[in-house]
Amino acid sequence: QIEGAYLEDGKGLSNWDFFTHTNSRGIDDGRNGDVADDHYHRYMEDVEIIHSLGVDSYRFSISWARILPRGRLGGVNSAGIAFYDCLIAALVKKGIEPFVTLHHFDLPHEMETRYGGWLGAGIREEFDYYADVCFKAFGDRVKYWTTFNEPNLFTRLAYVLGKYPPARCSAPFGTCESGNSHREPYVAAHNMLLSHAAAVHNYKKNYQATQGGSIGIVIAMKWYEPLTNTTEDILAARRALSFEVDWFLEPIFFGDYPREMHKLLSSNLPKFTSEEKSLLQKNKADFIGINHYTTIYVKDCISSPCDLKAYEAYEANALVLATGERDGVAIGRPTAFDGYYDVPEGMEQIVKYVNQRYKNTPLYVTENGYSQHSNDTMDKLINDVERVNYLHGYLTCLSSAVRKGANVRGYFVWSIIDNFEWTFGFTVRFGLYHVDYGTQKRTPKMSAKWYRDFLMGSRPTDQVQMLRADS
Ligand SMILES: O=C(/C=C/c1ccc(O)cc1)O[C@@H]1O[C@H](CO)[C@@H](O)[C@H](O)[C@H]1O
Repeated sequence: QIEGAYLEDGKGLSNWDFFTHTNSRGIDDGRNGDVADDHYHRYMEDVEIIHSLGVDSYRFSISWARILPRGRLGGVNSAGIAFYDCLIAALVKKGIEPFVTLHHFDLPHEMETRYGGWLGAGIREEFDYYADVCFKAFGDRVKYWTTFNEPNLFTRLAYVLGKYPPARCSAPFGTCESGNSHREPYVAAHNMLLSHAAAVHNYKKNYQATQGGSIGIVIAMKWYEPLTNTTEDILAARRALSFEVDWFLEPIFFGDYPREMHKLLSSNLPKFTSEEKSLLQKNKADFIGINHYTTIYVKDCISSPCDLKAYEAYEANALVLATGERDGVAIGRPTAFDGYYDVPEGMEQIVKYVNQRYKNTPLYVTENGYSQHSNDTMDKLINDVERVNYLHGYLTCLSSAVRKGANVRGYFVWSIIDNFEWTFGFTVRFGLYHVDYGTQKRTPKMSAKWYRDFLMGSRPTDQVQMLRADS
């Protein structure tokens, strides 16, 4: 999303490079990540920006294709290792803890052609190998690892809706050349879960004692409010959470998929062998990362049928329909991202849910942030009062969960600088810093200044009240 340098210094083609180059209609502005924020060449400036905010930790991902351009059989690209070595050194020198993701939606394109991507069991060994190369190369300095970013969202967009590479889906969820939206997302997820377990097992067995770090996983989590107070909708809201969150976390912590998923998906849901179940349970994640942006209403589709083509059918296999409105009134202030609203209370709810269900496992809010439309005026983009209000609200609700005992260890804003937003291309902006893609100039927005003051311990509440009064 930020690096660019897509074929430089021996990097291999990633699934996203291939997808954006062969299917630019799949990206809102037809653009790609070839250059993005040119972070590959400007990382020193970006580390300076990160440092100036006063944060003590920075979350980023490693590009698998930069480390292993063709996977395990092609060998390690030493220039790729060198890039992350330099980035990590620059962070450590400033006292900033690197918090590293191994898979953030991208993998060497060759994994798609060789194994059918995440649909083929052969990819597990590839991921295990890639993770091992990273632990070995960076583990002396990296103490926080996450295997996967949002595997739940990734598998849905790639294999239910066909919007992310390898763009597979079936009716009524979308029109793709091939795929099966009822089965493939669960096969891909199964391989991701077993890849996660293999990497965690390796880390705990061979690295944790000497390197002293921890390893976890990051899940995309909305909060779901029942549309009406009927029992059906209340159960639907729970089911939506189960299909989104517990789909990954129950296997990781308890060794199998949630009961509701077995019931509704029956033979479409793969089965773990008893060895796999025990591998999962013996290698629980050390922490859970929560990416939380929004709350939405859900309506039950078992007792009364829904038009499952509506609203992207993201939650469709759970037989629930998500909607942002009740009686024509939006659940919160809309953002530039369709279906994402400013509902700060959801932060407290989701953190409490995960904290209770996964027995006090350390939690990190690994993403939370606010999007603007790229084509707003520079003045509006820079004076991002709405983002300040959003962050203030969500942080307030997070602190409320912490005061009530939730085991939250950290928080990361999404994101430092505007960047390539996947299928939305550059049409939305999440950064605390504005990026001019013509000149690569980074300019702090009001939110960057607010966040720095907040971290430095000034009185953010008063400031926001002033901003609210102004706006
Ligand atoms: O949460 C999402 C993506 C949601 C979505 C996509 C496509 C749809 O059609 C609907 C939702 O990604 C996370 O949130 C961020 C801001 O989006 C991304 O920039 C991050 O890379 C990712 O971890």
